[in-house]
Amino acid sequence: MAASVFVSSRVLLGGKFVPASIFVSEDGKITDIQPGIVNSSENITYYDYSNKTLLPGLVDSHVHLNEPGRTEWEGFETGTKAAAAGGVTTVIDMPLNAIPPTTTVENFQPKLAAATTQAWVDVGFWGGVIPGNDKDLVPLVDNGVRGFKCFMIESGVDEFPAVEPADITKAMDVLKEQPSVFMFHAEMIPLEGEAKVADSAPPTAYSSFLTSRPDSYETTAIETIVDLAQKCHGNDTLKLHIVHISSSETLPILKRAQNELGINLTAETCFHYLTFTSETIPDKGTHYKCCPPIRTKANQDALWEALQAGVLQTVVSDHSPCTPALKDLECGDFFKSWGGVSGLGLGLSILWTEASRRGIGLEKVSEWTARNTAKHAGLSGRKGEIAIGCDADFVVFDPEKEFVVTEQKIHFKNKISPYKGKALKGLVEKTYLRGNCIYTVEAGVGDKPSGKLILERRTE
Ligand SMILES: NC(=O)NC(NC(N)=O)C(=O)[O-]
Ligand SMILES: [Zn+2]
Ligand SMILES: [Zn+2]
Repeated sequence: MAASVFVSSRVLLGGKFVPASIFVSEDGKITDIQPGIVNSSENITYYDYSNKTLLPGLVDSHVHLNEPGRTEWEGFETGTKAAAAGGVTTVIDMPLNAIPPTTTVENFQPKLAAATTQAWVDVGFWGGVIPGNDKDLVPLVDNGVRGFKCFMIESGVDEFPAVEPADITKAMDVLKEQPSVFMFHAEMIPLEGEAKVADSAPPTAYSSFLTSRPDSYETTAIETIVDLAQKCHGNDTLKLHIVHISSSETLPILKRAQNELGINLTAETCFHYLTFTSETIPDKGTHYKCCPPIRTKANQDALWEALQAGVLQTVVSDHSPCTPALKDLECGDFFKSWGGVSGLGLGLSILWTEASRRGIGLEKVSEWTARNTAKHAGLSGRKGEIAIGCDADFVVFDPEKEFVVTEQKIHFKNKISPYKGKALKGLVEKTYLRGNCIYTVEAGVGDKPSGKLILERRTE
């Protein structure tokens, strides 16, 4: 017996908007979906969103919540509240920037202890591959870690060192036997050596920073990964994923690996690469600094095309915040500033603003930020879709309403963001997690956390 029913003339079902009624059980699962709008009846709570758009809650599969250890940068409470306010009902936390990093089961425990009472949305976890922790990977999988990220260039924090090709090979051998995904921060210094930035190039100019992280860093890394994957015996069961693609020069390599070499390789890009361009980043604009960097307008257009063509499957925030001092906004030195863009919870409106300008439908936006990110995290059939058996995670969205990103609209801890002041189209009016309202635009987020930690061993 359903406890509630949500009705709307515009429900995203199977990739299309249709009028439908969604029945939800006491424990927050979708038990039935009927075409059209049913009438209210006495013994069932009736949520009437007849004139609204109902989307599945977003799954942001790349966020750095930084707790414990760097809780002044973010934290589970502020991070998951920001997610809830943006229609993001699941976040997957990155292994680095918290201290300790999620590279052993022992290290994982203090993170879980911190998360358990402070999850306003559901939270899953990625682990990390660092040199020498290959024996820790299976125990982490058994404890619910959904996949692993490694760096092929320095990560910015000492406790998460970069791997060498030999470490990657070892981890590939372990992870091909596991229900997991192996992810890469794909920037690598080519054999020719580091990119040269002229001594005369001012450190406060974005162009100086861009020169220091060229496209070739990304292509070198991905070519290396593809080469190692080809050499990995039995690689047909190994899932590989490139996080935060910024360079369009990577796209032919991805396409070839996916279509000709038969490598199971997926890739994501981020909201900021799809909405900002290097030509318009101001001097000292270190709030735009991230690695790999935001590139040109022509590069951005190619990323949009790659998403539509399915070469890139997901769009995430890569929310990687820090304290104001570390952004070095006053001096504006791009080489001293922390790398990372903050935007958790703003993604749906950001992406929809830009997609609608390009004539791309909201169905696609949802596919890239919910259905496909859920799949990437091994959560298909549970998250990322409005379908029978899934959690009743919904966004009530007004695609036409416009707003400006003020500090009140930013719910994460340090309100430094290149999105501040930006006019966006599409407003999250309400967020539901497992059938319960966790955010309304009028009242904000609730005062009690109702998120769960996702710790079941991944099955696919
Ligand atoms: N240490 C980080 O959080 N790095 C992150 N920073 C970015 N993207 O600038 C990332 O995901 O690589
Ligand atoms: Zn990274
Ligand atoms: Zn990241």
